[in-house]
Formats: sequence, structure tokens, C-alpha cells
Amino acid sequence: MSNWTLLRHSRCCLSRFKTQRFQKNAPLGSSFSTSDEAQPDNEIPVQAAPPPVQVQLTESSGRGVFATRRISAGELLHTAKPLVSYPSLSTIQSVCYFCLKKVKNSAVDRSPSVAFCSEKCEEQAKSFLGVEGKADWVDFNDYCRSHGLKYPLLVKRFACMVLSGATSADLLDILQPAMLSPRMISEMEEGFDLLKSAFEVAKFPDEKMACILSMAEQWYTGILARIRISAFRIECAGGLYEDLLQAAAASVEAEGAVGNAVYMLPSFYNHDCDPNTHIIWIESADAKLMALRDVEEGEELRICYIDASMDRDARQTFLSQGFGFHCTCLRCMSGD
Ligand SMILES: C[S@@+](CC[C@H](N)C(=O)[O-])C[C@H]1O[C@@H](n2cnc3c(N)ncnc32)[C@H](O)[C@@H]1O
Repeated sequence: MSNWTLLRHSRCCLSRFKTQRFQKNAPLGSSFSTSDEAQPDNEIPVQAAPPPVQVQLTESSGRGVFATRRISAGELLHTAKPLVSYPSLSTIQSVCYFCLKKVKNSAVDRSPSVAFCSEKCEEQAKSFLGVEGKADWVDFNDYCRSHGLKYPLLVKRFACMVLSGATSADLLDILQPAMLSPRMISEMEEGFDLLKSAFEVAKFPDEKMACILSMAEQWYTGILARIRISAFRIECAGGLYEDLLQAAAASVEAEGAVGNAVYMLPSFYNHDCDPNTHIIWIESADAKLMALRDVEEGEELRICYIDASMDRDARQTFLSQGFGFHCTCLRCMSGD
């Protein structure tokens, strides 16, 4: 195991996230918005109202998201853009490599291997693509495909973002990590070795090479431990009838998701088997958090991490094995 540490890029976002380390009752609001709408260039941007939520310590589930005022059923609480996202390997040609939106035939597609839904997404992907495009990912992608792994792909994207200088290596440190057993850590070794050698073989300027050579296995497993708890599987609700049929066929083949993504604020929502909030995706990885019923000021907002239609024992097993906690929500306690 390597003792190297990944050099940290000191960018403004790094200090922003560092100074934003969790304080009790402090609203966490830098990485989400209440509106997705772009401002016309010639208009002064209107400050969006802050979302009616804040992150606070719960009594027994770590940090959680609470309502700062009364919220009505069906209300949009806030939207959230991914910090990191990556398409499923089976959808890589058919969804935008940046926002995971389905790519239409008429969409911008100048790259031979990946597609973009718009010039804006292509522009936003330029930095990490500049790094990713220099390396050969065949072995790494084959490893993910053959082992059915999706999270190492998010680490690959994140590593490319860090190496390009687009983000800082400790961006995800604020998120809760999963407890990893020694067996899980040793299973991650192959992915780390393949990621690192893909970078090492590629030709980068000395400064980036130094950064790559300093990449630590501990950093890789730390990122994976956080992604394991916080990644969302993206299934878009919108689209054409044909898309819905395709999605249904894909989900029968166990690949219904367009990809996976990690967010900041949505990662602080705790779980409930009878949730008062849900997270949805309409056509891209931009998430919407919606109230499922009326919520009182001060009430904790919770989403359901798993398929709520499962019986109690199956839910308990999933939550304990996947997220490391024993669910004591009212539904579980009632035996339902
Ligand atoms: C995505 S994080 C949610 C935010 C987390 N509480 C924090 O402090 O960052 C998921 C983790 O929160 C805790 N958690 C979420 N829902 C819970 C619940 N209903 N009961 C106990 N712990 C819960 C578990 O440790 C779980 O692995």
C-alpha cells in the first residue's frame, strides 16, 4: 500500500469548502440553487430566495436536513447540481457525458467516443476531458464493466477534475464515509492501480506528473467510502414514450440508470422508509428535492434510500449492509 498523498490544489473552492465544515445549525447553501434558469446576459442576476432547509445535527443520525418554515406537499425545496457525475457504461454513447441528459440525433457530438447535449455542457467538460482524453481507459473501464462497478468511474471523473485544477482533492471530505472492512479495501486495490497506471502511462507536464505520482491509495479508498454512502443512481422521469420503453427494457436487464452522481446538500438527507421528501430527476442529473406531504417548521426532511416497497426485513438488510445503520423509523418500528 502506498503512503503517497495526493497533492492538494489550493483553489478558492477548496477554502470555501474548508471554512464551511459543519457547524451546528449553520445552513449549508453553497452548492445548490433554488432555480435552474439561466439569466439573460444583459440582466442583473436576481438573488434567488434561500431554500427553506438547513443542515443540523439530529439526535441519533448524525447530520440531517430540517425545514426552516412550514412546507406544503408538492413544494420544490431546492434543486442541486452534481459535484461529480458519470454515465452508466451502457449509456455512455446515448447520454450527455456531462449532465447525463439523453442525447438526441441533432445534438452536438464532436467527440468520437462521448456525446454532449449542448455546447454549454461540452464547454463545462473541457477541463476534466483535457486530462481524461490523454490517458487510455480501456483496462480501467473493462475492470468496472467486468466487476459491475460504477463508483470507481465517479472516482476517475473526480481525479480528472482535480488534476485539471477544476476542483480540490478534498471537495468530498465533508461527506460521511462508509466504514470499510479490510476485505473491501483490498478489493479496491485493483481499481486504484488501474487508475494510477492509466495516468502514469499518459504524457502530462511535470507539474501534473508530480501530482499523479503522489496519488495515494488512501485518498482513493476515502473517496470511494464517501461515494458509497452518498452517490445517487440517476433515473430520469421525463422523456418520450420510446425513452420510457427503453428504460423499462434496460431496467429488466438491471441497467435502468443513466448514471450516478454525488451532490452536496442532498447527501445530508437522512433516510426514512416512509419519507416526507423525495429526490427526482426530470431529464438530466440536476436533482429536484420535493416535499411529499406537508412538513412543519423544524421537522426533519428525510428521503428513502431504497425501494420502499420491500418488506421490513429486506429494507433492514439493505440499509444495514449498504449504509451501516439499523433503521428505527416509525414504519420499521410498527413492523410494516
Ligand atoms: C447520506 S448520509 C446522511 C447524512 C449523515 N447523517 C451525515 O451526518 O452526513 C447517510 C448516513 O446517515 C446515517 N443515517 C441516515 N439515515 C439514518 C436513519 N434513519 N437512522 C440512522 N442513521 C441514519 C447513516 O449513518 C447513513 O450511512
